[in-house]
Amino acid sequence: MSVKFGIIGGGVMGEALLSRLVSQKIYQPTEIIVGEKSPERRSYLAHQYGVSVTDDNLVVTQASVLLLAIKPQVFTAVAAELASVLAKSVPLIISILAGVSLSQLEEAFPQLPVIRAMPNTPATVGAGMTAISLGAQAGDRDKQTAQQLFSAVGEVVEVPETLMDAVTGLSGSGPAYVALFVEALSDGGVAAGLPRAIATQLALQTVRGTVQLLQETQMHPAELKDRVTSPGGTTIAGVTELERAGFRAGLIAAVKAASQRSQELGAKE
Ligand SMILES: NC(=O)C1=CN([C@@H]2O[C@H](COP(=O)(O)OP(=O)(O)OC[C@H]3O[C@@H](n4cnc5c(N)ncnc54)[C@H](O)[C@@H]3O)[C@@H](O)[C@H]2O)C=CC1
Ligand SMILES: O=C(O)[C@@H]1CCC=N1
Repeated sequence: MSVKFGIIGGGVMGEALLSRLVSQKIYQPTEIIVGEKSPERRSYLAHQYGVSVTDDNLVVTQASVLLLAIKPQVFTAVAAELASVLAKSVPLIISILAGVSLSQLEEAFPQLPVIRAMPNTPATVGAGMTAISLGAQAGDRDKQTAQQLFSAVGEVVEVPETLMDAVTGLSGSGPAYVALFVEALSDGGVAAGLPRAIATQLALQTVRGTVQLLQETQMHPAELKDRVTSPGGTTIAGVTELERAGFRAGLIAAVKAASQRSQELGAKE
């Protein structure tokens, strides 16, 4: 069977996408090859998903879609390694590297269709959020390929490339903020006397239920907050503490800092 999907960098995000694409049968394991430097990761991925693995990234270029999932810090080295081989073929290159711009990708892979994408880890369970931006050589078929691929792991939105660093700061990094939030909610429950397992169950279902409510009713978050805060009640006491701690300002600053860091990572390359 021909190799259809190649991944360079089989780390956290490479695996998140790979696992879902295999479980959803978007690709058969035999249609996937992963270029990965770590022998432990190679053997884990081959064993866990039945995909082909190699330490030679050039072998991965036989795929018709090539996903770059290495760290931005090694982009220049990997691009230089691939450039001579890729110049002879016309695969679609999809980069999920934070900060690395379309112009950097197009400079590294002249004449090839490239797409810059920013997925996130909930892709593992089909609840990902991916933004894509198309390079100049990417046509409708390439866009369809990227949309089909990322739709299999969650929602997809196309954005102008100028917004990609902001996307990275919000939805790319966002799962970490939400995980911190859930952990802290659970800690609060424990501080108030709940057993850990119950506290975590309550925290998770409260986040899930609130998101579902907001999505299904399209209610503004401020309206929901108003509905929960009974006059002189418990919620306003809690909200007051969050405001005192700078909760909202902290989250806004976090998204801006992550977005800024995405810009820096691109500028370094
Ligand atoms: N972790 C996340 O939630 C997200 C990450 N990204 C992007 O995905 C990329 C990968 O991030 P992670 O998976 O978190 O990092 P990671 O460190 O888990 O994975 C990178 C993998 O690349 C391998 N590697 C290093 N040099 C290599 C080379 N020359 N050839 C082949 N493989 C090589 C490493 O052994 C490692 O397994 C980054 O560019 C990041 O910006 C994008 C969206 C979300
Ligand atoms: O932390 C990072 O740099 C990557 C990009 C978005 C999420 N994780």
